[in-house]
Amino acid sequence: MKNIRNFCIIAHIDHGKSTLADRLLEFTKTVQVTGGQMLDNMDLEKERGITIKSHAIQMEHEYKGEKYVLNLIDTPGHVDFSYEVSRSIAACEGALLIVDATQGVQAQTISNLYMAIDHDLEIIPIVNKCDMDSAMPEEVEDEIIDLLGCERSEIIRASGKTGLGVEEILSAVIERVPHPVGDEEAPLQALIFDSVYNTFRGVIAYFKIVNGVLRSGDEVKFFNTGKEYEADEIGVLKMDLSPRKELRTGDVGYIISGIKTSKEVKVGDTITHIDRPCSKAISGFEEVKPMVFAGVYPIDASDFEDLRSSLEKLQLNDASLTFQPESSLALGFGFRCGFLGLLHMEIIQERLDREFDMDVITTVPNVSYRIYDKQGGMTEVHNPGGMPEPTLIERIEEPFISASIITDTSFIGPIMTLCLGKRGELEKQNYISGNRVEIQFKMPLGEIVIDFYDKLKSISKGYASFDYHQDSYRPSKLVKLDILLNGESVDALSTLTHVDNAYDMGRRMCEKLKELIPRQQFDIAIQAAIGAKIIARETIKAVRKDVTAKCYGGDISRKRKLLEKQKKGKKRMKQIGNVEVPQKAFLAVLKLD
Ligand SMILES: Nc1nc2c(ncn2[C@@H]2O[C@H](COP(=O)(O)OP(=O)(O)OP(=O)(O)O)[C@@H](O)[C@H]2O)c(=O)[nH]1
Repeated sequence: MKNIRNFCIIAHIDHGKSTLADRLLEFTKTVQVTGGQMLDNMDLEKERGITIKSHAIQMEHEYKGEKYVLNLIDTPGHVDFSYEVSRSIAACEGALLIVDATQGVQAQTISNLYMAIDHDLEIIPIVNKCDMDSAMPEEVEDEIIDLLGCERSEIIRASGKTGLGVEEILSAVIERVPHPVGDEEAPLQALIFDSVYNTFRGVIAYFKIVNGVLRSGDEVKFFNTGKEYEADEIGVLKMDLSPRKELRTGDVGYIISGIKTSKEVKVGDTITHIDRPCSKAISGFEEVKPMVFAGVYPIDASDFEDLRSSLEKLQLNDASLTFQPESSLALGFGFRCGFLGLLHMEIIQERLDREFDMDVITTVPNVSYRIYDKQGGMTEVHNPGGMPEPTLIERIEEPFISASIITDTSFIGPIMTLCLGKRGELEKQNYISGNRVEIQFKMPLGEIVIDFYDKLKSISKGYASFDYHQDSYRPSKLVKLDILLNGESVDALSTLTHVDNAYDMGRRMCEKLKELIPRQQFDIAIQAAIGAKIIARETIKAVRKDVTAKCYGGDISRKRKLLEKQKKGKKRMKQIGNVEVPQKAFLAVLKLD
């Protein structure tokens, strides 16, 4: 135990966590240098440059004549995965806090830091990307000193690009991070901080042993799920899985025990022995619940079963995805999927497209609403279309978040306007340094899932970082806004909105849909309604569109090609009554100016 160090890296997105982690792995010869990044292995992760799934890796390092085992536990960098971050942090005794020398402290730097401080982790502050011309290490150090109350000498200047500071970081991990403590004689308690799905081996759960000893072949129980398994294989995580006979208190490792789906393994659960169980689970276990919902519909109705099996496959390795069949008058049969957040939703959409080649239409995302009826009963509704009659509703509650935005003082005005327009309530403002400020708001999550990030980015010219966590459910005056095309209500276009915004939103939805729905051979009336009351209207005038008009005369093959092309273009269209509606119209509400 004395020579083990368990640590993680916390950083705001793009501050260089993966790059610096690679340098550590290279320096300790855990991997051979190849130039690329090693920790992110899904294609998608590489493209996005975001570590989606946390991983762990063991390095060996000799320091002052002694050998040490350094377990680096990688944490996902996005708010959607903050529960996973919290469990990874709980498995560590120390954290490298990386701050980009060109950008300074950002929203996630702070939120992750607070999590690490809550778990009593030793923090090693690092100013990264010091090689860049625009680096301002002094200023960023000042910010870190203000934030942590540390000495300037404790901050390490580094560069994942040139390798500056890498050796110093490894020494600091050994010198400053305490070794794990625990009781080897006590009943086994191992904290599951992550799991991955492997097609051949089933689910591989990653854990840290808090107390006791685990041997290969032991009969084990997962405390919170109550499921029992045999530890078929245990081991440590090098670049590959490296089997061991025994793992002891303080060790970080993996277990393979014939588990077939990710749903069975809950991050935050405790592994213990069946014959000598621990008396209680490691604290902090939570079931992650989806926060954001959207309908996912096959464009071609006959793909419904394929879509189901694709979602089932995705769920094998992503237990946080949920889905339930639903039907829409407009879109036919599909699924209401639940996601941890917006990024998670995008990832699933992309994976459906790339890995399963599914052509789908997704509806506008929404949150889950709690509907209290007049008898005092409560139902959670995940789809505005599924809302009961207004007369049956006593009140509606919606989830609120605590949001933190860090920005340059010059953007405070527009950001305040944006947040207040999204029904935000200002909580407080903290100055981080001379011209940078953290603004905290309470806001309805339902307003964030609709175009908030994009707006924040554009008004701050990219110089605002945003982070949030769930706060509470609160009563809100929400109404269902329906959209009618030629008199037919299109359920997939219904949204829930605050009563004060409903008229404005109805008007803007009609205007936007007028832009997005192509002109057809007859007039199309677009109306917005609350209940039976029409509150806005636009008309798309008829046009007679003849794509072949451009082909003068005889060239038949050219003509055929054009018609083929037009047919393909239609694929992303849905026929609603007699109106053809393109996919982007279903997301119109996200694009309102
Ligand atoms: N010049 C310079 N660029 C760097 C350095 N470290 C990282 N980068 C670049 O910064 C970008 C982000 O680096 P990553 O290592 O992917 O950042 P990350 O923090 O892991 O990103 P997320 O996983 O998205 O949170 C990449 O384009 C890197 O090439 C550095 O020390 N110097």
